[in-house]
Amino acid sequence: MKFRDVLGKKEVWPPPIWLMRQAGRYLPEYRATRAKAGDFISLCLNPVLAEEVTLQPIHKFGFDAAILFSDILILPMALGQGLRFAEGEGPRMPPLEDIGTLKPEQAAGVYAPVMETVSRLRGSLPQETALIGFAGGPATVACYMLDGQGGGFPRTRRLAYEQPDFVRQVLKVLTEATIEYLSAQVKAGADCVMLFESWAGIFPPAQFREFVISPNRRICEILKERHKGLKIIGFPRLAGLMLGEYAREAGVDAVGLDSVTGLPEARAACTAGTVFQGNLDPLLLKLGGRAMDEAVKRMLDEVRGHPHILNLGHGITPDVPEAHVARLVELVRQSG
Ligand SMILES: Cc1c2[nH]c(c1CCC(=O)O)Cc1[nH]c(c(CCC(=O)O)c1C)Cc1[nH]c(c(CCC(=O)O)c1C)Cc1[nH]c(c(C)c1CCC(=O)O)C2
Repeated sequence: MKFRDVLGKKEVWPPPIWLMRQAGRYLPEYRATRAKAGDFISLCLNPVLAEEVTLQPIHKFGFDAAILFSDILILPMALGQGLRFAEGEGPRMPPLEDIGTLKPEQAAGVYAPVMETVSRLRGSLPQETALIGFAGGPATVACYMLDGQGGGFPRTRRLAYEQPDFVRQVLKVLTEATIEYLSAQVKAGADCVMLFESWAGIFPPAQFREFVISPNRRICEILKERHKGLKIIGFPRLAGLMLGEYAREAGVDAVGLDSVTGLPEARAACTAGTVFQGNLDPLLLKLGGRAMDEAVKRMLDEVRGHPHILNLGHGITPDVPEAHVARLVELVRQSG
C-alpha cells in the first residue's frame, strides 16, 4: 500500500493524498446524511451512517486514505464529560473541575459504536486505501475539557502555571484512555493512527515538552509495543521552533505540518528522512484558480525526492467548492 510505504520512509510518486476533514459540510451528500442522523454526535455514534460519510470523499475523489469519521471530543464524552455541538458555534462541555467525575472504566462501552464503524470500513474500503484511525492529542483534548470550548483556552493556560498538578492528572487520565481508544481502533482494523495536537502551539517550550511531547511519546511507545509495525502520524499544529524536538522525541513516524511552516524550514529543523504530511493552505483550496494551481505545483517540486503525504495544513472549510478538490487531486496524480 502506497500510504504505508511512505510511512515506512519510502519515496512514492505521485505522493499519496488525503485531506483533513475530507468528510464534511462542503459535500452535499455529507449534509444529507448528517440531516438523517439528526445531529453531529448521533452521526459519530451511528456506525452505518458514519461509514457512509467516511466513504463519500473516497468514492468522489479517490483519495489514498480514508479517515474514520468521528471527533476528538468523543473520547472525553465517553469518559463522562457532557458534550454538545451548538449549531454554528462549535463544541461545548461543562469545564472540568474534578478529575473524580471522569469514568475511564465506562469509556469503552460508550465508544463501542466507533469501533464498529472502523471494522465496517476496513471491510468496505478498497484494499489499496489506507484507513486512518485517530484521537486528539492529550494536551489538545485537555484544552477543550478544561475550558469547555475553543477560543484561546484562557483557563487551561492559567491552570498550566497555577495548578500544574491538576493539569498533569488530567493528562495522565487522558493519555491512558487515548492508548486504549487507539488500541481498540487498531484491533478493529485501522491501518495507522493519527494524533491531532491541534493546539500544541499555545504552550511555551517547557509546557510543550511536558504536556505535548511526553504524553505523545508514551502513547506511541505503548501502542507500538502492543501492535508491531503500527505507524503513527503526529500533528503538533503551530509547534514553531519546537517542531524538531517533537519530530525527534515524540515517537511518531510522520509529522503533520501546518501551513505557516515551510517545508524547507521543517526539513532543516528535523532529522534527515523525517516523513512529513501537509501542508497546503486551506484558503487556497477555497480560492482555486491560478493561485491554487501554482501553490500545488510549488509544493510538488518541494516534496519530490522525499517521502511525503500530501494534505492541507488544517481542515477543509465548509465553503470549499468540490471542483477545487477534484482539481487538486488531478494536479497531484498528473505530476508523473
Ligand atoms: C479540534 C478538533 C475537533 N475535531 C477534530 C479536531 C482536530 C483537528 C482540527 O484542529 O480541526 C478532528 C476531527 N473532526 C472531524 C474529523 C473526522 C474526519 C475527517 O477529517 O474527515 C476529525 C479527524 C469531524 C468533524 N468535527 C466537526 C465537524 C463539523 C460538524 C458538523 O457537521 O456540523 C466535522 C465534520 C465539529 C468540530 N469538532 C471540533 C470542533 C472545534 C468542531 C467545530 C468546528 C466546525 O464546525 O468545523 C473539535
